[in-house]
Order: sequence, then structure tokens, then C-alpha cells
Amino acid sequence: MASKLSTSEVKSLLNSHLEEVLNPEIIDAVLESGRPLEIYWGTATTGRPHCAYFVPMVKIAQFLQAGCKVKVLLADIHGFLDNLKAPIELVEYRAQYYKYVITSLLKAVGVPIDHLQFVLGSSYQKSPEYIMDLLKMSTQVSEHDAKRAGAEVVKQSENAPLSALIYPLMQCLDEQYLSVDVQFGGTDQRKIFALAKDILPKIGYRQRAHMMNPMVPGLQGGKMSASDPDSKIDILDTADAVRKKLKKAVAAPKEVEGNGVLTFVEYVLLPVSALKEGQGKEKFVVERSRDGLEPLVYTGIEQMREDYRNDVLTPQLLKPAVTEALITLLEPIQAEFQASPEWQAIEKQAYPPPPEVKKVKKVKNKGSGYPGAAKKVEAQPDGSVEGAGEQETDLGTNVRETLKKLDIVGEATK
Ligand SMILES: N[C@@H](Cc1ccc(O)cc1)C(=O)O
Repeated sequence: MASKLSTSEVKSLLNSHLEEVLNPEIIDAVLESGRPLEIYWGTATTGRPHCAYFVPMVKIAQFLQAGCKVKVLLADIHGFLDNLKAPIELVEYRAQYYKYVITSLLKAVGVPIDHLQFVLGSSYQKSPEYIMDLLKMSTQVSEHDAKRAGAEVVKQSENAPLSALIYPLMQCLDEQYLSVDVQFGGTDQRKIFALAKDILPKIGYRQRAHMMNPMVPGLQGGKMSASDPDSKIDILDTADAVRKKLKKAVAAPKEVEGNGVLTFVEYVLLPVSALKEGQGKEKFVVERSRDGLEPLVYTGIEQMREDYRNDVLTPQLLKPAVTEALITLLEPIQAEFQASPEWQAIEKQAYPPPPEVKKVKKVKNKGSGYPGAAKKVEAQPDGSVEGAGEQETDLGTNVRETLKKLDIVGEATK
């Protein structure tokens, strides 16, 4: 490997926090050969990256620190194959936004990024070779198996669109086209990884290894809901917003299992401290000056867990410490955003604010029985419009006109 670390240091960086590795012998053989291990992690560029992204980012930082070559696949096409989560028109901007965030995040963690490469999915997934391989694959995978492979990743529905079946096949093929040794992802990707192991040899390609990190509880605990703006901490949230959101975080005293705040320390803050120090030493400090006590200084999660169970490390102590550490982690990223007009412009294009709900031109009130009676048109948080295009009346035309001006009319209502 290119790094100055010993083989055992490299292995411990690579394996830290992983739940499972498929075909580890593939990784061992590369490490023994002395060439850098090539790994990719793919992300469908849909919603705004939030603090949960720090978990895979820390792994990527560790891969880079260990001297691996890392490709981040900005899976724009996957972003709309999955239930059109990213509208086709926006997906390009979103991919760029992700690139800014991920680069900045990794720089903030303090690892060298010269072995990091971004690849846009659509840059090769539309090539004749790729498409032909995809078609070949489709002759080897049953509808049932393709569906099952995506069960934990792609939105499930009865009578699912064909795109939900194409999605996992393409993810398998990406391993070949990105010419890596390993695909990294969460354990939710396991069924797709298993399909890749099975299917790539059937179309003449070699199997890859797979590294999986566990699915961890979110920082704020409880149920994450896309419609609740407070349920996720955005990378660009102000310090005050972070404080407010973390105050609401669920962290039951003495309860270690499923504790999102402690988990964030384990998977993000401690490993980041080790990467930043550059000596592999984890450190997390909990201030207690308010109580006139010395700070608690931790060098690993086990001690913290123990103290938390015994209520020495109370939620009232832990939460503010995590809050301030997170704010410090976000600071350089936000400073970079503030200093970059390009990034700011992309952010606006990638995530346009939901269209204002304009009052539909008032029509003479002829009572609600009148066929053109006003229908409420509501802009939804995801940019869709509820109630639009439901009636073919004069008012329907009016509504469409208004929406057209706002540029939010879907194909079906045009
Ligand atoms: N399935 C990944 C995204 C992804 C897409 C394509 C890939 O090749 C790899 C990963 C996710 O859930 O976000």
C-alpha cells in the first residue's frame, strides 16, 4: 500500500466498525500484492445530505488514510430510478451539491483526498457497452430475485415500476465499470451485494469483495420523518439550529442500546478525533465545569458506555458535549460554503424552495355545487402539487396556467 502504515494498522483502519465483509480473501490478496486497494461507495443523489452521512464518510476517510483509492459514485440515474426521488431535471445539480458536501466533509476530517475520485453515474451508465451488459444481465436474473435484491433499498410498492428492478442490476454492474476490488455500503445493501456476487460471473466478470457497516440509530433517535424538518440535522444548519434539534434528541439515561447520541460519538466523533490527531488515538472530552468538576476525558467508546450505564455520564452532560463537537465539525464545511458562490448557486438549483402557494385567481362564487368550484391546490414539500389537474374545467385551466408560470406542472397535467 502507498501509506506509511504497517499492514496491521492498515487492516485495523479498513475493518474498524464494519459489521460484515464478503469475500475478504479478495481484499487480502490485493493488500499482499502491494498495490492500493480500490474501493467504491455509491450514493443516490436525492435528498439533502445530513448528519447521518458522517457515518459512511468516516469509513471513506479511514480508507483514504489507509492508502486506498476511493471512488464515490454519484448515482444520479439511481436517484430517479428509485421512485423518482430526485426529479430528472434536478438530479444533475444534486450530484454536484453532493460532491461539494462530501469533499468538504472529508477535508474537515483532515484526510488527504488526492486518492479520492468522484464519478457521475450517467457519465458511463448510458454507454452502449453498459446497456448491452445490463440487457445481458436481465436474461440471467428473475423478476423475483431483482425485486428481492432491492427490498431494503428501493421504495417498495405493489405493482412496482420496472425501474425498481433495474436499479439493483445496475448497482451490480457498477462494480465492473468502476473497476474496483470492493464495494462498500451499509448492511441494507446486503441483498444487492449478494446478487452482484452471483450475477457478475454469469456475464463473464469477476466477483468483488463487499464491506458493510452496520445500520446505526440516527443522531436524534426516534423515527426519522422526511416531512418533519426538525428530524434531521442538515450539514448547513446553523449552530443554533443544531442546538435546538439536539436538545430534542432522544437519549434515555443509562440506556446504551439504540442511543443515537452515543452512537454518533462511537461512529463519528471518536474516529474523527483519531484521524485528526493522525496518531490513531481517539479522544472525547465532556466538560463538567458547570458542576465545578474536572472534565471527563475518554479515549474509547467502552469507557463511555460504562459511565453512561452508571449514570456518571448523564444525558445532560453528554448532549451539550456532542452538540458542541458537532458544531465544531460543521464549522469548516459551512465556512467553505459561505466562501463559495459556486456552491451556493448549486445549492439553490439543486434544492429550490417549495413553490409559494399562490392564491388561484378568484372566481365568482357560484356555490360549491358549481362544476368549476374552487379546488384547493397545495404545493407539497417535495415540490409536487396536490389537487392540480384534477378537473377539466375553466378553473382547471386557470390552475394549470398559474402552475405553468411557477414551472411546477408535471407532465401529466401539461
Ligand atoms: N444503493 C445505494 C446507492 C448506490 C447506487 C448505485 C451504486 O452502484 C451503488 C450505490 C443507496 O442506497 O444509496
